Amino acid sequence: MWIGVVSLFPEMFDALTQQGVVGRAIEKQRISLEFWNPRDYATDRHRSVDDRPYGGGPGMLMKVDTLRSAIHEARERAHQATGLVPTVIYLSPQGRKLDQKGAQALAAAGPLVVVAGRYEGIDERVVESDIDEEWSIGDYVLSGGELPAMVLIDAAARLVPGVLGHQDSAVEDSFNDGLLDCPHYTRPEVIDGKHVPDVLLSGNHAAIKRWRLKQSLGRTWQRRPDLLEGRELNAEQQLLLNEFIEEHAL
Ligand SMILES: CN(C)c1ccccc1CNc1ccc(C(N)=O)cn1
Repeated sequence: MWIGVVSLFPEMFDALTQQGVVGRAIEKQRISLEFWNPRDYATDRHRSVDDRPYGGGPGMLMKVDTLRSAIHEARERAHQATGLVPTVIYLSPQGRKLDQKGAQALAAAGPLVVVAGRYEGIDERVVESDIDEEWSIGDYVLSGGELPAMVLIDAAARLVPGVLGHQDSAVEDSFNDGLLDCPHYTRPEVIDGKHVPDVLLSGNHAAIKRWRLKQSLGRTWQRRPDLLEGRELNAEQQLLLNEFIEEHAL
């Protein structure tokens, strides 16, 4: 997967590239991440990258010419590197809310150019002319688009085949097929008098699989009933959920 990043603070992305799943995927060349900094296109003495908003008001916007140059170069390189036209994404509170389905769509969308805004954002005409999709990681305001960009890149990169060690762990991931994750346990067998559920020590893999699905269904019902609204449960899932509800009826 090819990802270009347009950001004034490319060094922030070390958090993504220097370690962990995405870092290893870059090493293994499953993912390639390249950066363009609008400041490199500044021509004035002060190398300015921000500009004043028409209509006045507090704060600045990203300077149009340096930003557009960076986006165009990244777009160009994406096409050169992959032969495909990239999807240019902008992170902002006004964007489509990112969820696992969205991450799956992005992982399958071919090359991406991710634009991280700073200051109070970017000129609307640049959004209209240079941005294909606006995305938001949630309903809150951050001081820049870099952290949201890293969240989006990580969520999508994990889903690229071969990025995770054992591929099935991405499949088993919580929010997989729209359910919350089941509880997990590791050594020691007893913590503060609390034991690991017997089924997990039984070696009965069918029972373990069933228990985990039941727990996912039950926890989803308890914590995020909205996630169950939009989906049909098959007979087995409905049975497991009913069992869970009976066991947890107060
Ligand atoms: C400075 N701000 C508010 C701003 C304004 C417009 C665009 C980008 C930014 C950068 N900040 C962001 C970016 C994304 C998200 C999100 N929810 O995905 C939250 N904050």
